Amino acid sequence: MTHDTPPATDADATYTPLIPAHSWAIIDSTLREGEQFARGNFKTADKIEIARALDAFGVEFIEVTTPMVSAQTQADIRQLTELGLKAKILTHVRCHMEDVQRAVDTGVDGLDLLFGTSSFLREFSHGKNIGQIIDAAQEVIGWIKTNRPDLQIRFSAEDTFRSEEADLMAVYAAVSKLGVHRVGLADTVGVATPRQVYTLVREVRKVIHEGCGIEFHGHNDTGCAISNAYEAVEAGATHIDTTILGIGERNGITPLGGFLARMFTFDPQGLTEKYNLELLPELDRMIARMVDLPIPWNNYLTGEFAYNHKAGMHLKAIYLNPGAYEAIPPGVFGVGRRIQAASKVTGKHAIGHRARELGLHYGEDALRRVTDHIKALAEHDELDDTHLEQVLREWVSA
Ligand SMILES: CC(=O)SCCNC(=O)CCNC(=O)[C@H](O)C(C)(C)COP(=O)(O)OP(=O)(O)OC[C@H]1O[C@@H](n2cnc3c(N)ncnc32)[C@H](O)[C@@H]1OP(=O)(O)O
Ligand SMILES: O=C(O)CCC(=O)C(=O)O
Ligand SMILES: [Mg+2]
Repeated sequence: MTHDTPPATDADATYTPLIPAHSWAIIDSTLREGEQFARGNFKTADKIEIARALDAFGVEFIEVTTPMVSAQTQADIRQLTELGLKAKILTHVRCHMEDVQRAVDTGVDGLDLLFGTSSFLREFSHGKNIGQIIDAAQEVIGWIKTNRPDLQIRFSAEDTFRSEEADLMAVYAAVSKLGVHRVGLADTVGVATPRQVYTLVREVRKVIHEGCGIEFHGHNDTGCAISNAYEAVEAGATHIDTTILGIGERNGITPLGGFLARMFTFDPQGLTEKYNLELLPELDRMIARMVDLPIPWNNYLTGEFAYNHKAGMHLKAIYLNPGAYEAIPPGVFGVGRRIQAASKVTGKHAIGHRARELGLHYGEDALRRVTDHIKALAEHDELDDTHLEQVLREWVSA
């Protein structure tokens, strides 16, 4: 496989991924955490468009806001569950009988329950101690198991990484015994380090039943949302929460594109089989349009300059093999690369290459001189491709 060729889709007996893509699944929360973003105010039609786009992309789960928000939200969830999507739809609800009873009537495939376990949230959010949290979990999970055994149940300890480990283990062991399908670890304020995430996922694995999944939800306040999600998977987490462009409370959570860029490097073939990766730019553009913000210039994979190559030393190698300066072939994710040949940091290989593309051929001395001329021009002003072409043609005819 050359760098620009998408990974083969048929099974290759010699292919051994470092972290198999089938060992984890995406729970995309653009329709839940994303609604908590400053500009996330999705209307019914937006929600349908987002859900369909995520489904076409191939995410395994779509998490939606609690129906407790409003009658409109409740009706919207019902509409989403009637779209006949392949992705399973989960709703994010408090560990509260009223919320759960309202949620089970919306047609969702599962409930993502949560309860804050840190002293911050126990004191300032809900006022319950760990014993009371476990009692509430027993009541709610017991009710779901009896009345709606078809539903998936996840129980998350909100603000996991500022909670006491003994409290966490007591809560996770209790909800595991109650038969939840997944437990959740949430880095609610984005304070966890990758090593902490790895260690805690390993510890949690020891107190839950064998078939119990582990979900990770990571905020990006300290810039670790992607690396923390990656460490969670490395430690055995089975589900990762993402949102398109990372939108969420404050500066958001693990972005779908950035997380997939990270995981692509460990199993390109598995990722290509699981998701329609070339649809990522459409997803990013859709959310940028809906929240009325540009895609950040340095966004993973789809940012305007994510595949811009400029320095002479880079360009020489890029022409020979783009893999020299690209971790991931852009075409796999439906984006193109941009060669910026005319700048002060360019070199003779880049200029010679561009000239040959135009059918112009210089000897060694002429190439050195025209390259230096272009570098000097670029010291003063930006040179676009048209200007570069003009200079190269004039140089030949001069
Ligand atoms: C980290 C996260 O992102 S958590 C998810 C956040 N999501 C949301 O908040 C969803 C949108 N929220 C809403 O629409 C509203 O907050 C509602 C409908 C859920 C509740 O609204 P209100 O009844 O007006 O309460 P309000 O939002 O002011 O306060 C939160 C209430 O939830 C309770 N609560 C907080 N966490 C939990 C929990 N995990 N389980 C049960 N109850 C909880 C609090 O004790 C408080 O109830 P109280 O007034 O009886 O003390
Ligand atoms: O339910 C969860 O696991 C995550 C909730 C949440 O958004 C958070 O803790 O930041
Ligand atoms: Mg969150």
